[in-house]
Amino acid sequence: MLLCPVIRKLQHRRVVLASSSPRRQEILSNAGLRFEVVPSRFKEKLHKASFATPQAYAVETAKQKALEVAGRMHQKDLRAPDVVIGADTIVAVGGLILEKPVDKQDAYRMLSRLSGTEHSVFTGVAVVHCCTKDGQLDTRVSEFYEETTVKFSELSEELLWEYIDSGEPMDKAGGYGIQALGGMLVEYVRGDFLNVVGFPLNRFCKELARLYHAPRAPGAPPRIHYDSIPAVDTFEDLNDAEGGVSDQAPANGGLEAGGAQPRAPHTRDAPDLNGVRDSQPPLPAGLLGLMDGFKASKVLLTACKLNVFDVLKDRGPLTAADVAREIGASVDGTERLLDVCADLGLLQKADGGYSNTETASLHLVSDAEQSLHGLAAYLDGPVWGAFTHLGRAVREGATWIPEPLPQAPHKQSTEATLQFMRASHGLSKLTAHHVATAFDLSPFTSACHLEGCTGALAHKLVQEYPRLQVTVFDLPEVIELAGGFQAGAGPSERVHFVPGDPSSGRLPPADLYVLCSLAHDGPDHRLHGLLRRVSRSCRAGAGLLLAELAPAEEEEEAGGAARRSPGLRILGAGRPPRGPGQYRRLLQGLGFQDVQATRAGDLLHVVLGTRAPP
Ligand SMILES: Cc1cn([C@H]2C[C@H](O)[C@@H](COP(=O)(O)OP(=O)(O)OP(=O)(O)O)O2)c(=O)[nH]c1=O
Repeated sequence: MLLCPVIRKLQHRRVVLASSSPRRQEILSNAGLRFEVVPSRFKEKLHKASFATPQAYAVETAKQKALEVAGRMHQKDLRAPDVVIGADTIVAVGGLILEKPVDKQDAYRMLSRLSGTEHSVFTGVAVVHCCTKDGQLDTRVSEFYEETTVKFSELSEELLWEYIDSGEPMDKAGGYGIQALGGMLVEYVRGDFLNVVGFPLNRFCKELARLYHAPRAPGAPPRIHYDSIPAVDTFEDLNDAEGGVSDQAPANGGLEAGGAQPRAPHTRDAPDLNGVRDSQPPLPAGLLGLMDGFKASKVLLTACKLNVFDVLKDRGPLTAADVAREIGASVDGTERLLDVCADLGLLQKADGGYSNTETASLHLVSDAEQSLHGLAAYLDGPVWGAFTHLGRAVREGATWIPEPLPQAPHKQSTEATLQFMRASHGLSKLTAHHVATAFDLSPFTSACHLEGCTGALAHKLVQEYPRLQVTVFDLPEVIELAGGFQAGAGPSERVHFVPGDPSSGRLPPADLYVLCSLAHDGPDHRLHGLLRRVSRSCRAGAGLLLAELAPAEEEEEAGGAARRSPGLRILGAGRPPRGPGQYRRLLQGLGFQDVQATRAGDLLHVVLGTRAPP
């Protein structure tokens, strides 16, 4: 089921989540939705007895939360957001509605009521579409709820109080958090787990699909549909052409919201006049998106360069003026940059303050364990420069990125080599676990990572395989600088750094050769040269492990068209990614047998082959 395309339909709208719940924020941002957070001030005090069912109460509360935010934002800005999402989670047991406990005794009452029994968790959701007519707010509300059944074990007094004393129950409906310590109380769950945590993501996506893409009766005239979202028949059938150029017109000939398209959320499409609209070619939104996609990249790279994410690290929301002061930039310019970052889902904006999203904390803060800050600097530097002069490279037949950076050290300053190594280090740390565990490598006792750079993968390999010794083989200039990188949990006596030239000269002996240089995916002839050298130097029975960046699976299945990720399609050297069949043929042609290929971490192809006897 394709969830992402549905979420993407909200991409070019101003979406607000009317909730302070960190769980809801996390669920929706993990799903790729970009939104602002404006917690609702609606007091959850509706008269429960006046509702026919607990779920009706949850839905109405969700609706009131969302409407309060829409109204407040409209009043304040004289312009409401396009969509406001509200939600309310309750626990229902034996006709009782349990919300968040007011104190420990209340939590105790709730949890003892739930002990040993089955109960229902309902989350009501309201999606409020706003538009402004003559200065007045006009809203259309879609609402729904989801039910999940949860069964608790019998809870002893001791366990119950220990749990209450942990503090976890206090901000959660029913007094427990299934996603954390509360999970230990649960015997089974029937239904959507995320619904219990606060937001029924699957149902929400289905509702979005239904809202925006309700099927048209056969033969019926094209509908006047709400703003610019095209109709497709079912949720499952959604075929999102947004990120790329497709020769096929969208099923409805509709108008997709593209990156370069000005947002016009409050306009309704004009009705078809004598079928004229149907005969028009679709607007090339995917094409427009491709044309100006570089702007989003540059915003991200610039925010990294100005250390915006470092400034926001581990701090509460900061205003644009605070950030501007710390990065030494203008307040206006900083505010614009922060707003676009929020739009891109890199920052969260609430009540005029900005904070890092989880993705930014994990990958854009420079000293994060899985930081890609170095990669951003490398892309913003030499790679950006090379792509600026792409026309020249094409005319001259040169590779699209200056021929692998450290492989031409005589042309590189130490700083340039370090810049490349930082990029490579970040990518290696991010992917090392997936590469190391894609196949069982325990039969090997010695490995040599060619172009092993800072040793990040080597450290992961020795961590995974206690018998393995790994040689990191790279240019002397690289090996000399590798000591400055923190490659693993600690120095390992089973990782050895050996200087040399992987593309000429003798390779160190090993049972397993590893080739995984993700930061510079060189041209084919370079890879083929390295593979030939491995094939010539290794003994029969030795292994070869190869890892490369790959497009997302669904794109590959669609014939390798890689519609949504041009960056991955035109890897470093400007060639389309290889599929598993191509790896097999390539390695078999070089004397390897038993070639297996697998995907790892959604981003890599990992291939393992064995050297056949000559
Ligand atoms: C049952 C359960 C609830 N919850 C949470 C989800 C909701 O955040 C909270 C229920 O209270 P809600 O009133 O639904 O949400 P909230 O007050 O946290 O946020 P807002 O006012 O902005 O809507 O309980 C869990 O995190 N885990 C669980 O297992």
